[in-house]
Amino acid sequence: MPRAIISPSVLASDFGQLTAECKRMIRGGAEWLHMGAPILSSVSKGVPGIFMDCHMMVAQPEKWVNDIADAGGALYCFHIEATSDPVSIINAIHERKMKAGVAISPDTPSSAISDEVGELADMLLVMTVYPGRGGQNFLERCVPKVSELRARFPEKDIEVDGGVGPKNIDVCADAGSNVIVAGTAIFGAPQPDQVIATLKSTVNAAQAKIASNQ
Ligand SMILES: O=C(CO)[C@@H](O)[C@H](O)COP(=O)(O)O
Repeated sequence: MPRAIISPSVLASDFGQLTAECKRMIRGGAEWLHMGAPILSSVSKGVPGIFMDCHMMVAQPEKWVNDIADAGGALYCFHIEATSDPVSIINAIHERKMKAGVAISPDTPSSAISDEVGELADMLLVMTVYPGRGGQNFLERCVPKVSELRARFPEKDIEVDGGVGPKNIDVCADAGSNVIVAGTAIFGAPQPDQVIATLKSTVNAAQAKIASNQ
């Protein structure tokens, strides 16, 4: 049964503005940090051992695999819409000893992830906002794609990303998502640790319920 993983989202442009409290939280509470490529090497020095989930919202994702691996990335997530050969990219990511994530944008059906790609990937990402910036509104219409992918890939990590927080974590968790990316909901909260704890406990409870029904 997949466990709850909370991944605070830090875009390349935002890291410098994080408060000391948020940086402490990252060092203390977060397991994964979801971020833009340019800040990877500085973060890996400042937060030793953090698992860096790199969501690559780029064209030609095959071009950046080595750069991200060299900078300390642990998971390289690319968009299925950005390539005609996802299998080769996944193989290249694995050759650099990173986990491979495959993302679908709001207008892309879950069927765009073939059985072959879904089995090869380590994580599947269902975007619940359009890629580009933090702080957008959650698109609940994307949630059924989480259920569809969870039914096809019961053991995979399935991530949601965009506008996720305590107000909508239930629908994401009940659909089967176990990796939660949250930027505004965490960094905008007076007590980020509490938000992380809420997200994690909700997902763990939902995962236990899903496992008992299998
Ligand atoms: O990749 C993206 C947006 O392009 C997301 O990671 C957002 O940055 C998440 O931020 P919130 O929507 O949780 O504020």
